[in-house]
Amino acid sequence: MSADEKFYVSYNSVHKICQKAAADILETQGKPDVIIAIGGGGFIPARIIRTFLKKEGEKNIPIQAIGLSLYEDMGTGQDKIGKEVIRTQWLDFGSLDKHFDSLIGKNILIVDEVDDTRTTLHYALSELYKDVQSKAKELNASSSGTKFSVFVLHNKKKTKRAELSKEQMNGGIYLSGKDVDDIWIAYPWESHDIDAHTEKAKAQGNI
Ligand SMILES: O=P(O)(O)OC[C@H]1O[C@H](OP(=O)(O)OP(=O)(O)O)[C@H](O)[C@@H]1O
Repeated sequence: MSADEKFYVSYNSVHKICQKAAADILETQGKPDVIIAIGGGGFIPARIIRTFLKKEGEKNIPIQAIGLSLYEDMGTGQDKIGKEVIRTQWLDFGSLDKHFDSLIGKNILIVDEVDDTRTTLHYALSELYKDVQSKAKELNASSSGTKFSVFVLHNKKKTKRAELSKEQMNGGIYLSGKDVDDIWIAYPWESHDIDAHTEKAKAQGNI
């Protein structure tokens, strides 16, 4: 693949990556109590992986959406781009079952489509962890059983701007469907011509 070529991802390959990841998660972590999707890119993989995490006859795993956007100030130079995370939406347990009013003690799966500089995942994990700590303090409860796993479709092999704290993950795993070079990933949901897109993905073996 030439340096200026994009890495085309098909819906089919997304589905298969989620299927395989779900099997790994079930085997090593057990069934998550809640999936936290980082929008917008995490929504589709979160919904697909839920299909494979649920066994027949079981209740659906709730998906919570959080909105995180990398602040891109194009005017201030390349080194500033994507450094700041803006929180546009956060957890809302709303009318979920009354026992589900926090993440304390839960087996949590955070899902996004891509781990690029890791800034977003680091922000999500550390803020969710802080939420658990402060809620546990408020309720005088123990947060020790809370664990966070992370699943992304693709991880870019590059120097990361942040790391995920093992202490915060508390035994949870980091799982990437595929580690790819630091190139532009073209996801199917961004495509204006899905047939041409899928053909390109197939030609690259991403089916
Ligand atoms: O590893 P990082 O360098 O933090 O980058 C990864 C993040 O960047 C993209 O989000 P974006 O802010 O573009 O929003 P979107 O998901 O709505 O497209 C992507 O969806 C990840 O959340």
